[in-house]
Amino acid sequence: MCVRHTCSPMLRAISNSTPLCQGIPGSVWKLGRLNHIAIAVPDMEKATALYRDVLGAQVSDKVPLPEHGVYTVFVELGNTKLELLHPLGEKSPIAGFLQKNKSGGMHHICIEVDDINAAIVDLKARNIRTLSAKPRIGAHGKPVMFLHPKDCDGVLVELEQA
Ligand SMILES: C[C@@H](C(=O)O)C(=O)SCCNC(=O)CCNC(=O)[C@H](O)C(C)(C)COP(=O)(O)OP(=O)(O)OC[C@H]1O[C@@H](n2cnc3c(N)ncnc32)[C@H](O)[C@@H]1OP(=O)(O)O
Ligand SMILES: [Co+2]
Repeated sequence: MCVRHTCSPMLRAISNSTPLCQGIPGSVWKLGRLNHIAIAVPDMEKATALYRDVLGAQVSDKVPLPEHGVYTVFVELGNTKLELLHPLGEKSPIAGFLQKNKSGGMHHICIEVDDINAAIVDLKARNIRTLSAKPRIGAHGKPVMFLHPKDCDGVLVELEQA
């Protein structure tokens, strides 16, 4: 929820019916819901068993995404999802992260946007680095774009077309 919506009871009431952020004045795109939080894991079977068998969550099958260099398992949480990630192939973008974080760790957050192409143009103009030349099709069959963690307070941010 947009922070500005919580500053008065009236705005809070509006935000209950309008969950999307209002956006930046004059800007043509808006930030939406948290789609997922991704966790890089060294052992996918063990991590899946933790969420399914120990914590009782509903989990998806393991899906290989060779174009992203990862295997994914999605954990349903009701209000959002966890995306468990394990490297696939020699050039996986999460290999370096797992080398530094041997037990695994939080890898990225994914926030929906209502117009990913407009968001990219705007963010590039604000010197926020994007990590591919153009959006790629992500785990949900929709265009996604990653923003450099050094330009986002140390957090790797994935934007997904809503
Ligand atoms: C399927 C799709 C979906 O959900 O739809 C997905 O999620 S695919 C999910 C997997 N795909 C991606 O992550 C694609 C975007 N990611 C990338 O392009 C890469 O992973 C980078 C973010 C550029 C990092 O690459 P790499 O680890 O090779 O670079 P590096 O070791 O030189 O890292 C550069 C600096 O960024 C930091 N760094 C690296 N990964 C980070 C992360 N996940 N969160 C926060 N900081 C991170 C490093 O510690 C280092 O900081 P210091 O210099 O201070 O030590
Ligand atoms: Co993701």
